[in-house]
Amino acid sequence: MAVKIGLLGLGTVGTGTAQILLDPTGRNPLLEEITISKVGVRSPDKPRQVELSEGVITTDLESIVNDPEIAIVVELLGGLEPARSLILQAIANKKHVVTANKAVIARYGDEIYEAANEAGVYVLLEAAVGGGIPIIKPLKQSLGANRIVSIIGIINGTTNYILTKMTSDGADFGEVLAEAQQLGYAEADPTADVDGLDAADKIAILASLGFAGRVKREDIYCEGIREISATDITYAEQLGFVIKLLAIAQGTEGENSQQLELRVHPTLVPKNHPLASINGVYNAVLVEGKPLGQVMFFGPGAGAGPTASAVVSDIMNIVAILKSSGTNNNLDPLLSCVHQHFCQITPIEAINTRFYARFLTKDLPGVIGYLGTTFGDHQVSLESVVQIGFQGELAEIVVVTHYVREGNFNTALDEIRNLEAIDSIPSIVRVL
Ligand SMILES: NC(=O)C1=CN([C@@H]2O[C@H](COP(=O)(O)OP(=O)(O)OC[C@H]3O[C@@H](n4cnc5c(N)ncnc54)[C@H](OP(=O)(O)O)[C@@H]3O)[C@@H](O)[C@H]2O)C=CC1
Ligand SMILES: N[C@@H](CC=O)C(=O)O
Ligand code: NA
Repeated sequence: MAVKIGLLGLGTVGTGTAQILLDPTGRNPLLEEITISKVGVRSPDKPRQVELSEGVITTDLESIVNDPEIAIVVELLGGLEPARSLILQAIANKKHVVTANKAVIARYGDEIYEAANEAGVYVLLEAAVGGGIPIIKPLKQSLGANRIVSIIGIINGTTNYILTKMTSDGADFGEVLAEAQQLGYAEADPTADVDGLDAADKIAILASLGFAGRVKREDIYCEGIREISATDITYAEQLGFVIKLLAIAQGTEGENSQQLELRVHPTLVPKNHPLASINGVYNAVLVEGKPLGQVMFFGPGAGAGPTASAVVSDIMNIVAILKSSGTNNNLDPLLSCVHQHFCQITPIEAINTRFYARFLTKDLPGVIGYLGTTFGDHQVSLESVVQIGFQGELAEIVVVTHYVREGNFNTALDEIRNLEAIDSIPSIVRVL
């Protein structure tokens, strides 16, 4: 007998998902055993790119999560509400859930998974991170034997698309953002992409899987790409780097193993680093584990088809379980999600990183010396100092530091800002 599913949402990802489910030829035969029973939308009269039988589309989303015939609810609405409440209602009705909604899971994952485990249902979310790249299931299953050391990712397609176009074509930020929206990569409110919030939601999910603990979303340090200028992209390139929005989860060894660095920010990535060549809407996640070493997951991180590929793979996982184990309510521990503790997040001032900083200074003798002395007074050692050129009357000086404690670097900068010779510090970017 066919397994009936209900879709919440028929936008970019919902449409891609319906297209796969309605065209199973040449794909896994399990797809032929899935029927789209109902589809919930906001505007029923909007033209759609899929043909669904009369009566399938509804604006009554509650009727989907309460329908006794529907076994799997696929949440592709986006946003926090009504998505969260509908997911919880579906779980209360003992329906399995597939979602692409990282915003909801990063904030309410705890509540949702507790309810799901109690109800004996799965909540799968492969599409929520890295779009079409399989990363959630590998972290839960294939890499489970490892102690994870770090997870470093380019996990927002929109910002990677923007930074790539700004780097390769000297394109204007606003223009490229509009293109990313048109292509279906951006969130309904693209602020979530541009300000790094979407990447922070995603790294919260990856960290909680990789480091087996709950993560409080508000503890994640987050900086977006609005301040990245063409000037910095050019200087970075001259110094041997590209600028990428990285999401970083870094563990601590030994007794403090629950202590994590968790942050999202634009980063100068050395050109020979594996993440430096990830361009356009592509995402990549570099996972380091022990004893595995490094493994990198790469692929299209957003867009209808790739994201729907991940959604449908989750639906198929559940359908396969339903077909093979019938009504047995024991959850597969490698596919469900249970956490015992909260990860402790290191405050950003306490992390060690390298920095790139650009200064505009008055063209006075000894300025570079002042910079060096002030940094030195705060244990900030410099890897390179370059006077790059002039902007009008002002000299432009760029420094790259060795690894420093972020708090020390900021204290040094506070002092430098007060030096008479310093006009301004237009950019400060961390370096990988
Ligand atoms: N786009 C992408 O590349 C990716 C998206 N995701 C995630 O997938 C989810 C869906 O994204 P996407 O498809 O881009 O979003 P869209 O904005 O394209 O689609 C949202 C869909 O949900 C419906 N909807 C939204 N709110 C309501 C509501 N309150 N009541 C009824 N219907 C509602 C809309 O109805 P209507 O059509 O009538 O307007 C629309 O069909 C999000 O969580 C997003 O973060 C994850 C990975 C990649
Ligand atoms: N807006 C997101 C979509 C996928 O998660 C992105 O740009 O990566
Ligand atoms: Na994925």
